[in-house]
Amino acid sequence: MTVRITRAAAKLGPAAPVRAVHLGLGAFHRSHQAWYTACAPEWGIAAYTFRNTELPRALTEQEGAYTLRVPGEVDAVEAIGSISRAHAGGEQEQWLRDLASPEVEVLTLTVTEAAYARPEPHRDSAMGRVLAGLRARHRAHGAPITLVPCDNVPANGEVLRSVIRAAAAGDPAFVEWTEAQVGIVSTVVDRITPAPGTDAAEEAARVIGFQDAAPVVAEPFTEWLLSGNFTGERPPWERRGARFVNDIGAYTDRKLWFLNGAHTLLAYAGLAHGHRTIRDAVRDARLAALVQEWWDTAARHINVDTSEIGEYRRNLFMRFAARGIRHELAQIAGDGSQKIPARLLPVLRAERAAGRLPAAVVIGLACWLRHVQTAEVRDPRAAELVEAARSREPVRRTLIALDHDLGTDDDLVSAVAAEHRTPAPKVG
Ligand SMILES: NC(=O)c1ccc[n+]([C@@H]2O[C@H](COP(=O)([O-])OP(=O)(O)OC[C@H]3O[C@@H](n4cnc5c(N)ncnc54)[C@H](O)[C@@H]3O)[C@@H](O)[C@H]2O)c1
Ligand SMILES: O=P(O)(O)OC[C@@H](O)[C@@H](O)[C@H](O)[C@H](O)CO
Repeated sequence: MTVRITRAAAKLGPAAPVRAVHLGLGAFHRSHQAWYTACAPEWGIAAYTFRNTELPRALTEQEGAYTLRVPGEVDAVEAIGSISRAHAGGEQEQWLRDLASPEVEVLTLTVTEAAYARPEPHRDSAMGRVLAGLRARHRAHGAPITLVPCDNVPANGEVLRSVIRAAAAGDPAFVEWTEAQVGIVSTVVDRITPAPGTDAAEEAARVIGFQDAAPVVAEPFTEWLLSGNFTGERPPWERRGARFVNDIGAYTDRKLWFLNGAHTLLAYAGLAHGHRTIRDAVRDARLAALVQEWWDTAARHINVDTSEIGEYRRNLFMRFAARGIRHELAQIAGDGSQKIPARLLPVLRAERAAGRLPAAVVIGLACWLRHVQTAEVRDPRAAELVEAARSREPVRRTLIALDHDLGTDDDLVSAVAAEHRTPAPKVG
């Protein structure tokens, strides 16, 4: 019988004192920020889910320990011990205590794109919790802290700063403190980490030799770029390759347009062609051609050296096709209204300004529309989108819901409508 993973069983040291807090304990935090932090045994993380109670319970039983499996010719398996405590999001008193703790100097976030909105009064939200934590810290002593958003949101630090500014307005002392003592950096984060499948624990026991109720599987590639100033100390993430850069804009476009944009296209076009995973989709020559077409289009607008982009594209294609990473298209297809604007629309706008109608985006939008019309839509704006997509003017109204100017662009509306009438995307 396999043994349940614990710190002692995995030969990890004792849990480190908590000096970092994380909100959004999911698969990506475990494969990325917690992995980077594991290089510094003196930094422990208190990690909070948003609502999930099962995962923190499992991690608590395992003393925070879990395994990261990286498939390859031979699977690499690493036991990670940087999570010192795991909590359910509902543990509000503990959350406020942790954020008010002077020992805590860093708060990382992976809360999904949709969460970066100004909190509404009396409604629980990730931003509401961040604000409550910062207020508790300000009241307690006001020691500096740095926030590190790690979601696929362009200029995520600036977005977070503007949400905090707007929510803090009306309390001048708090505003002054957040401006002076709350550092916020922007990041580009990358490591393909699918949601663990239902067989993840069984697979972990077979490959890893431990019973692990919180295993995670991720690709070998990982990247973390950070830009901005920390107001206090931080874990030495550069030991594992994190890079601190002055200008993060071009890196953001490269990641969000080339990787995430292709993911979003593959999700909707791949589902339309009957595929289930990214690997299946890119092995279909028609969809591989769609990705290349999208990358040719995006390359016209990116401020990165052409040869560097060529290499990035080649590596990306291999990452998409890698064995052992089962990234479900249905997972990526969720929250389209939050993802398409960052991943496809900047390039579409630039193409429209140049008088062109980019075929890959037209196909992507038509497939997204079909998805909204026919699938079970997981999106914070699902009700509104489904109503528009099933109306008498589905293309125009759904595009208007996405972006008013695009929905009033008659040539674009006609092109998406023509594509939408075809039974499956005309690619390849
Ligand atoms: N998985 C990846 O490959 C990957 C790579 C780069 C960046 N990211 C970023 O990390 C985020 C999380 O990815 P994941 O794979 O860990 O997903 P996940 O589903 O495993 O975890 C998501 C976490 O966010 C919380 N959450 C969900 N909706 C929320 C909301 N509205 N408000 C606050 N919290 C919410 C969940 O409870 C959970 O703790 C993504 O949305 C993305 O922005 C993921
Ligand atoms: O995690 P999401 O839902 O924002 O997007 C789905 C994927 O495109 C994304 O997780 C990528 O795999 C990731 O961004 C790779 O670093």
